Amino acid sequence: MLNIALIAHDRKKDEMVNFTIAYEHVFKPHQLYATGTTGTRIMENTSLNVHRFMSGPLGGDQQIGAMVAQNEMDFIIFLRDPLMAQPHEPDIIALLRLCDVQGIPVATNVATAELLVKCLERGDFAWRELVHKYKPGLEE
Ligand SMILES: O=C(CO)COP(=O)(O)O
Repeated sequence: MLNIALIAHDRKKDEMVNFTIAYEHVFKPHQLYATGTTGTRIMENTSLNVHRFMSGPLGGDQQIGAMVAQNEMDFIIFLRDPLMAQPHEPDIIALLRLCDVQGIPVATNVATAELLVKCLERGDFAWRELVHKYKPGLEE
């Protein structure tokens, strides 16, 4: 079981919902996390159980970032809106930066998301189970 975060900006939420409907069977065995509104939309439209953090503008990206910082998140699908400024842009940048710090795969559009989910389905991320099992010290 992997920890997967699903995040979508408002104009990308329908795309995220359709994506999770299409790949519900792949996501089902995993522990899902989401920012508030994205999580609600997914749960309204699928049978998936999603742990919801705060809404993005209220700190949800940062809460997911905290898990990334501790190497607890295995991958992220973050459907960003490239055509609209977000009030919490610094939080978004911070989350993406932490993914690069830890080397966590993060898909920011649905085409890449699809590739990641195919990898998930194929078991390519199974090694992450070992990261959870033998979590090394987090110091530097
Ligand atoms: O703003 C977001 C991510 O930056 C998403 O937040 P919501 O899922 O609460 O809309």
